[in-house]
Amino acid sequence: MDDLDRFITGIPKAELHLHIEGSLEPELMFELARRNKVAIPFASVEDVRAAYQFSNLQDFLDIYYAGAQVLQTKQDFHDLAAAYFARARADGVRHAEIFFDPQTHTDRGIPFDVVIEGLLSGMAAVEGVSSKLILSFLRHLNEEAAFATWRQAEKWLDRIAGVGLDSSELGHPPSKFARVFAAAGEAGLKRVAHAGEEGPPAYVHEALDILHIDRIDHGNRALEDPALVERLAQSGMTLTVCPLSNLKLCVVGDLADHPIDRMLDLGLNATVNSDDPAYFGGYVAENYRAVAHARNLGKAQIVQLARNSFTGSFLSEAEIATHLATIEEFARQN
Ligand SMILES: Nc1ncnc2[nH]cnc12
Ligand SMILES: [Zn+2]
Repeated sequence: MDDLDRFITGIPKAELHLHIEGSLEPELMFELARRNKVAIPFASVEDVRAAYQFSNLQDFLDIYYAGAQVLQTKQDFHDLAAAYFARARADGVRHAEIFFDPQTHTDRGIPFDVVIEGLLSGMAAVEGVSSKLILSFLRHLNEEAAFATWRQAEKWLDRIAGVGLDSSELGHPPSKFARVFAAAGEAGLKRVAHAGEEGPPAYVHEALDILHIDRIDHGNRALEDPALVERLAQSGMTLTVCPLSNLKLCVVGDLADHPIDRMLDLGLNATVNSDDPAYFGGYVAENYRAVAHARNLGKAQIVQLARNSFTGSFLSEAEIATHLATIEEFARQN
């Protein structure tokens, strides 16, 4: 590890864009398949990894939803979350706001309560990393299905920080979910949405104007619209950018062309995150490292990205100030 790599791993950081189902490593997938007697279409862990070649978001989603089938019991969700938090802690993550996709599980008969109870217990099992949960609606399903999920979530709202919107973006604009996002806003939850990953800048406008989001997930294609960039910069909107995901899903052709430093130069509150690390080849520190090497980032930019990860979080002002102070101290000593 060179000096910058050590700096990247050590700097205190938050992860704001992580699908817990996307942290299911092939080894755990096999263990759960065996434990639950679920058939999976792979002969070995190597076979699974070899299948992770995607040419777009849908390619990936098909395999991601198939992998999630092995998750059945509260213990499975506990193990999944505990494994992620242990791995994140080793990457210098001090706080993580993680997505879960309840519909991926309830649609195959796993009760909502089993999912959330298992995740909450796994999140609590690892010391040294605080966490929040974001319930993400699947946008390829309809509004009625999102409302059914919302009703199942209502008794858990004190344990859910926000709602999100993920899955197949093209053809499923944010406006499709205006009413369920309004209900979440009325209940006092934060709102985030994947927008501008594959979808056009118009979807980012809709997420802002119709869903009233507090944070934007990805947002890459906002760069095509200078007025939108200006608006995002002026309003201090945080973008949860995922470099290795962007590479694996062909949002960028090469990491050397990744726009992370352009985003910072444009005054955007960009952050670096792992999205679905088991599928895209790296946890959060690897995302920082890969894009830092590809774009020649220096320590000042790494510090800026780490600061943005806390200022863009849903922690309190006091908690954010404490984390920023630890970053300053780390930067002074390193
Ligand atoms: N990168 C991504 N975009 C949309 N939906 C997702 N679900 C898991 N990862 C996703
Ligand atoms: Zn995502």
